[in-house]
Amino acid sequence: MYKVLVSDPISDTGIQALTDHPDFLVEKQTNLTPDQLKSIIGEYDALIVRSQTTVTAEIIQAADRLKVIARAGVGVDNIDIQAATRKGVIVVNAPNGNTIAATEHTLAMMLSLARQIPHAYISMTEGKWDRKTFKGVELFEKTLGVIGTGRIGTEVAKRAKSFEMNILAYDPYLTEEKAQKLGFTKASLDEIAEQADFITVHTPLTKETKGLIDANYLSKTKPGVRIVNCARGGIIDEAALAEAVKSGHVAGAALDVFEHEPLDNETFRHHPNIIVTPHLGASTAEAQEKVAQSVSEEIIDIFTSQNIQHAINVPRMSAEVQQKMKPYLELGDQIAQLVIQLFKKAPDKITVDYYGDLIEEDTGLLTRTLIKGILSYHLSDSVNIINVLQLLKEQGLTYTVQKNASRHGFANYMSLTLHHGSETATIGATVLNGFGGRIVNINDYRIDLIPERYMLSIRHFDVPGMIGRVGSILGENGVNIGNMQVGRKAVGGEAIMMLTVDKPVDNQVIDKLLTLPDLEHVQLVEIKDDETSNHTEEAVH
Ligand SMILES: NC(=O)c1ccc[n+]([C@@H]2O[C@H](COP(=O)([O-])OP(=O)(O)OC[C@H]3O[C@@H](n4cnc5c(N)ncnc54)[C@H](O)[C@@H]3O)[C@@H](O)[C@H]2O)c1
Ligand SMILES: O=C(O)CC[C@@H](O)C(=O)O
Repeated sequence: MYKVLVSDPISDTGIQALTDHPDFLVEKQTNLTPDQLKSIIGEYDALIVRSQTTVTAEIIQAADRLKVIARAGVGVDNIDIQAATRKGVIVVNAPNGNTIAATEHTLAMMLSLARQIPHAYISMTEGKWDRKTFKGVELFEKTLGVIGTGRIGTEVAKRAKSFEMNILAYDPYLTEEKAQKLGFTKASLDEIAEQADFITVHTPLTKETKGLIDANYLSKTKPGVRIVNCARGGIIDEAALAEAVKSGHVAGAALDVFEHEPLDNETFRHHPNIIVTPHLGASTAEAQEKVAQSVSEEIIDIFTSQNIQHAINVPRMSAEVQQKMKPYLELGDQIAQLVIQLFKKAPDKITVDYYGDLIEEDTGLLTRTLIKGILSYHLSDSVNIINVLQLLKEQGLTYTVQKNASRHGFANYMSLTLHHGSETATIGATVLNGFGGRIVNINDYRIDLIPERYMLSIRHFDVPGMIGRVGSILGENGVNIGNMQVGRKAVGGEAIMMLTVDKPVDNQVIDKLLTLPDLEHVQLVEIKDDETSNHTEEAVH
């Protein structure tokens, strides 16, 4: 039974799939203090939050069972992602569920700002009939600067076009083609400052976007500009904005999000040209149901089928691509375990090469799987696909990935090389359509081996009778050989023999093999699945 803690208010209907699931026990405990959360988090396998709960490194450190932190919404700035990654905890969000809610809230804020609806309403509640104070402006034919054209920014701009606004859009990932297709003009931040009558921000809060609109930027904006922030507090410098509104340079601001929530800025609460809402962008019945449903389904998938859709700290892969990549992931794990055991040294560098069809695929998860197979040999269970790159860095290892246009003789081919100074070990492998994974190259010896749990790696000279003699010793000692492959570079020269065997081979049997003339080295290799750790026994002549 997996225990799930919900620490912020969330839609009951949305999480029904999780509450009804026999493998999950869902407990709701909202308004916990950080200390209270820290003291109970160790009991849970998953945590669901919205934006109120701050998931600090300290809380994550205490979360010994935790596998998933799920954010029922988009922004994950209330979660210490680095700490989660280090601890091997997957962070997922629900990126699509509240796009429309936040989009419509942004437009509502923009229209409210243009026509001063909140202030007009307040004056009516005070018994007034004031038709002079609240003369507004139109959106028609005005220029809207959209900073950040992801999901919400794009939807806002599309709707603003129906008001016949001109759209200037800035986003580092906005292409000319997308801008043209949507009828936006791609612009720089400075062009937006110079030309926009309204500016709306839709970026995440990151090191780059913190203070993106500061005193300097505001000084470049068009006098009378109106500014909307329904993304994240901190993207606009609040003190600079308050000054610019007070001076009249900025005609008005509409804010749903703040540097400190709940809002503690009195200027914003009471200024006649500023309207504020208490982080309501995602607060529609529909959005709350959708985000809760999305994280519930994601948690069920992660625990029951290892299928991850919206992870922040794991490479994203659709279910379809995951299915396609499954044989490569399995083979990748096997060759990584094999190469680290054959290499016997701690590598200082890892090289991964992909060839043929694999260069078209998203290989992020495959690369992590390969590196995980290598690191887990020394670091065991603490390594997983989430923290593997972080641990690699902490170990001082580097890795390079190359995608090569050639096919290397196969429809697809991956090669994994470990380096220690000038010494290397390389395994090459391919997935044969309909026949599964094959190891086809070990240190430039060509072979054709289906990896199995127990394998004997033998180095010998290419002399007549070697295969028979090895087979006899193993047979006499009750070791059944599944497959035997010999690889040589030149007749009579050094050769390798790879055998799959049905059970571990005793040291006495290995010693007997080592008595054979022209046989240099024997090593038992064990390829384990994820639940078990690695182990090797070897003997050298
Ligand atoms: N008010 C609310 O309740 C509410 C609801 C939902 C989302 N949000 C917030 O809205 C924001 C946008 O959400 P989304 O779903 O559209 O996210 P998204 O990831 O789809 O889009 C964000 C966009 O910002 C762009 N970006 C990143 N850095 C940038 C920079 N320096 N300059 C310009 N653009 C940059 C990215 O390229 C991306 O296209 C997020 O901060 C999210 O947390 C708020
Ligand atoms: O949970 C909420 O209500 C806010 C969500 C919103 O800020 C988000 O980033 O998705």
